[in-house]
Amino acid sequence: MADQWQEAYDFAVQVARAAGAVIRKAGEEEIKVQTKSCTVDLVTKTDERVEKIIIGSLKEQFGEGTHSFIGEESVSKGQPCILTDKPTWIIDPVDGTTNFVHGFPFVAVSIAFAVNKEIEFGVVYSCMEDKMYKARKGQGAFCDDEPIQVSDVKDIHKSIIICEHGTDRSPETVQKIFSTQKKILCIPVHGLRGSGTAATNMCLVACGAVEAFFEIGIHCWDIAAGAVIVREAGGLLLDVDGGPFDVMSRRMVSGNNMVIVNRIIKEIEIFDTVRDDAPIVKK
Ligand SMILES: O=P(O)(O)O[C@H]1[C@H](O)[C@@H](O)[C@@H](O)[C@@H](O)[C@@H]1O
Ligand SMILES: [Mg+2]
Repeated sequence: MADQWQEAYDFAVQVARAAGAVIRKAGEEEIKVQTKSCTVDLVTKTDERVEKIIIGSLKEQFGEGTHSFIGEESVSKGQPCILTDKPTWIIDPVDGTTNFVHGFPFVAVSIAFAVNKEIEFGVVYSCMEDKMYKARKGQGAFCDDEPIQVSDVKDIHKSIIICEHGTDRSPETVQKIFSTQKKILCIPVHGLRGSGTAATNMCLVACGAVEAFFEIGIHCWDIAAGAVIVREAGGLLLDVDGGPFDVMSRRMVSGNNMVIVNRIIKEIEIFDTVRDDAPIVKK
């Protein structure tokens, strides 16, 4: 049977690369910053513009109405965030918006494609580094067309772990984040890191640069593409409580093997988040 998603996969790579060029150019000009859920949850005209370019290109290529779209900036403007069985694009136009605003050189375009709620392929273009990560279910993971695979480290004492601080600055949440980080650091591990973009963090797991990345508070658009890239690179994903990974749950652990992932899960202090697909409560 003809491979029906290969064309979409190849096109997604082209769209991500073009979107990355727009981001790089915009980064050379003055950036007007706005905020969303709180004062440290930043958004710029570039986030909105790039999402429009990506979705517009996909609709032009595949027709209006045939596919669904979940985009970070569309959702923040009230579009639904429900993953159905329909072919669905899950898009983060600028992952690492805070980095983009500050000129911190880790900014990624993240495009995932799901069918029947299964992520078929993912593309993460780290546009300041000009690195194209991609993976298709069952066909391996690549960085700039070179195969990548997770680290073979099994000893937690010889690992680097990525964790992010997210945008929730409530004292009780920050306390849980820091307490978790302190417990992991004092295992001890070789180091803690964070690029500021979940999509890039997952690609760092996939290419073996670090052993694991976990976060509570991310969104489906931050991690959907990275999830298939990690899996196809030989890694795995779980919920932070050890249960099955759920792309809409706003929490996950991604890692190179079960030994490392389970060791990290033991230290995570879980705090509540609202699922991406939770019913919107009218204010
Ligand atoms: O740049 P975003 O799309 O907002 O996502 C970032 C988030 O802002 C940051 O706080 C961390 O949670 C990162 O892991 C996200 O990718
Ligand atoms: Mg984002």
